[in-house]
Amino acid sequence: MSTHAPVITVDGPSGAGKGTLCMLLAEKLGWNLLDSGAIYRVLALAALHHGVDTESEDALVPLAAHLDVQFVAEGELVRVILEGEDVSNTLRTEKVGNAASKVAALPRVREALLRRQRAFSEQPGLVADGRDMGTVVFTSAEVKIFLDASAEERATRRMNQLQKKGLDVSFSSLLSEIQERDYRDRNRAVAPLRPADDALVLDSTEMSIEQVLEKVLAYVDAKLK
Ligand SMILES: Nc1ncnc2c1ncn2[C@@H]1O[C@H](COP(=O)(O)OP(=O)(O)O)[C@@H](O)[C@H]1O
Ligand SMILES: Nc1ccn([C@@H]2O[C@H](COP(=O)(O)OP(=O)(O)O)[C@@H](O)[C@H]2O)c(=O)n1
Repeated sequence: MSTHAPVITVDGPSGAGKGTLCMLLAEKLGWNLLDSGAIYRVLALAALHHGVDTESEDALVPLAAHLDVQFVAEGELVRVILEGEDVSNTLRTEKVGNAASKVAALPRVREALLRRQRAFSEQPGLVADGRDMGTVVFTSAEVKIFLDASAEERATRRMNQLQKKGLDVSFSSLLSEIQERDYRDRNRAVAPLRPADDALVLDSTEMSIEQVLEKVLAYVDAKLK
């Protein structure tokens, strides 16, 4: 049997900076990285490709159980390959994010994806990014972080991120999409978005990426000692 690998969980709403923080942490520590949101996004995309209704739990469960997806590290990037096709760019659109939060509200879909997520926990350690990493998937994680920021700040960050990619987006539609997704994620019956009781809650609204990383690294150091 493999020995227990330490886990750091980072949960929080869309645009709080989880992905950025997790990538930097994984790089700094030399640990594995799980982007659990990408798994829900891939499932939503597979449903859209196969004409499967994103509200039909019965149709989504077998799709989730047999999802043919690979995460391929390419320098700093992770390419996502679904059924042999590189879907890395399509995956990040707000349309897919919204569909992901619909499939993610279905209890048996979440159940079907649990083992796949837990399999990422390998030596020397794992940094896990998502909504329920600390509350459901890795409840005994050594370090739990809940990263938050105001909805306006998160929409601004997302707008800048999309504009850098050359995409034209409006602030008001991004803000309402983020608020709609937050509401669904926080109010679903199963694995709702909330801080674990033993999580460090960090509001990054007024913090730079460097300040967040510094604070979290100091916390991780103290916890892992
Ligand atoms: N503390 C911060 N201050 C300003 N911008 C940030 C901060 N953290 C992340 N960002 C930027 O915000 C955008 C969204 O961050 P991301 O890590 O993708 O968020 P999440 O994974 O929580 O959705 C990215 O362009 C990222 O560079
Ligand atoms: N552990 C997770 C990760 C994502 N999700 C769902 O998947 C959607 C997309 O997640 P994401 O992390 O890729 O989204 P962003 O924070 O990057 O916008 C979320 O809105 C959640 O509904 C989830 O339910 N549980």
